[in-house]
Amino acid sequence: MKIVNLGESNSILNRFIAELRDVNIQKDSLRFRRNVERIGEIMAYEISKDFTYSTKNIQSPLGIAPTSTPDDQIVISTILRAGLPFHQGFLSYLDYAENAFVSAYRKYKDRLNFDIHIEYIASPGITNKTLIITDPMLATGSSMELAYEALLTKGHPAHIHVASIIASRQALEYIQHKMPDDKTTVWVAALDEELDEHSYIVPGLGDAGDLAFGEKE
Ligand SMILES: O=P(O)(O)OC[C@H]1O[C@H](OP(=O)(O)OP(=O)(O)O)[C@H](O)[C@@H]1O
Ligand SMILES: O=c1cc[nH]c(=O)[nH]1
Ligand SMILES: [Mg+2]
Repeated sequence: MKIVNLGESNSILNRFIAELRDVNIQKDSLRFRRNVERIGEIMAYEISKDFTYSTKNIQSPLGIAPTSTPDDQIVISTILRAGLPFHQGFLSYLDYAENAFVSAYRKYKDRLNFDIHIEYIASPGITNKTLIITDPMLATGSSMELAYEALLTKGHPAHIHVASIIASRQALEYIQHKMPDDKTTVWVAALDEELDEHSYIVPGLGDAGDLAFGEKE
């Protein structure tokens, strides 16, 4: 499994991540969602460099321009609900992609222990397509694992890109054993070392779904 950490090199991406984390800025939910979306746009652009390209002759009003464009059949699949603005960012660049949505939430058994519940999936067939699974947070990696298993009921993709804004090292190690090694690339914008006792990423940013859409009961 290949892992690409886009935050390792200096770019404006790191400012957007800083704003997502910053307690004085992240409470502005409109800005929070837009920053998640902007990171989705940047990641879509970076991932597009891995697609398969062929040259097409494009007819302009004045002549023919040979242009190398992607041939992949792309499915952008997103884990609800924090993934929604991230999805929108991907879709604004990969506007010809098909789309899939999977729900995942933590159902608490007590204060610290929870199971992940998947209750909803809407997806096209994914066989031989390029599957991009987007979720801004990879904490334990369990939501990603179960969402991927749910998507496999829709076929077998040619390649899988896992796109996340902040991942814990534990989650990367976990999904390494759950996703096919030879056809998975994981893209992150930041890699954090720790999880707290509630399985939140430290330093992380807090609860991405709540920051984007408000607290839930
Ligand atoms: O790697 P994990 O330990 O599974 O945690 C990561 C999950 O947590 C967040 O969603 P959450 O469950 O908070 O749902 P929400 O998007 O509705 O807030 C996030 O968007 C991931 O789906
Ligand atoms: O750190 C975390 C872990 C799970 N979900 C989040 O939104 N943040
Ligand atoms: Mg949440």
